[in-house]
Amino acid sequence: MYFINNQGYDKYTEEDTQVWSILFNRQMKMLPSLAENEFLNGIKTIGFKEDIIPTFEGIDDVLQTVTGWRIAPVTGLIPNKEFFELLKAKKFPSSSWFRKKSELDYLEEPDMFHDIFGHVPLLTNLDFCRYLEKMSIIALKYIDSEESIELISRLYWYTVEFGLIETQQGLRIYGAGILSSKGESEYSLFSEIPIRADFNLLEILKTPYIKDEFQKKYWVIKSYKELENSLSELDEYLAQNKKGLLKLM
Ligand SMILES: C[C@H](O)[C@H](O)[C@H]1CNc2nc(N)[nH]c(=O)c2N1
Ligand SMILES: N[C@@H](Cc1ccccc1)C(=O)O
Ligand SMILES: [Fe+2]
Repeated sequence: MYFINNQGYDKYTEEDTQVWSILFNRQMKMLPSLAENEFLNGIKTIGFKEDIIPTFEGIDDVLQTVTGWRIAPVTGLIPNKEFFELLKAKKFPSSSWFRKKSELDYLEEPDMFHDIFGHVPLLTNLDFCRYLEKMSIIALKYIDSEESIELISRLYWYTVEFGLIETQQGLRIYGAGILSSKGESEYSLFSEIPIRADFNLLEILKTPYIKDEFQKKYWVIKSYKELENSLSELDEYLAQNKKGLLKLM
């Protein structure tokens, strides 16, 4: 009941197109100096137009050739099991509806602007795609353990959604949940409020995520390879915890 068979392109209203255009232009003004280069390259590779809502087919055509990934149209947030099964099949779930003009700066749940503008560009990067695939393979191994899936979804949350990365040019954003939000893009790099810590897998596993406001803590990686390399430690940790009681809950 989460999957829809297509984007339903003819449902879009004038307001939807305006929301896409306003958000796209506003983010494209600020992100060249805030977002990590692979994200910016991905934006170019996909070839988004500022005044036209992208089609999932058009995005699939590009992704298929670059990394073999494609979009799975869904109605909204889906359960973890279905979510990780999609990732394992190189499919990224995306909603096809847009937030209202009254919610432009921040939305508590993922709309199409978040899923498509925030997530899709990095699906043109092979290291990042391998991380998603390998994480989902581990997730499916432990899919019957609520606790394990909760821990893996924290890793997903603090990297894919809200991750920062140290680059030659300085601290940059790669997390989709930040990139699709003007408010959080500025806050994540410039505010004194949040803690910014070096990526630490066990610390992340111990940190429940905040779903409905700006993050209090961001973890900083040095490369997407670092994410992929952390998965063996994740697998070991979950294997050990499968035996004993989880100390993290
Ligand atoms: C990985 C973690 O479970 C996370 O909350 C999942 C759950 N379901 C989802 N469902 C959709 N459509 N999009 C997402 O990003 C997620 N994230
Ligand atoms: N807060 C993001 C949307 C989002 C919600 C929940 C999880 C991840 C992302 C935005 O405003 O674009
Ligand atoms: Fe997301």
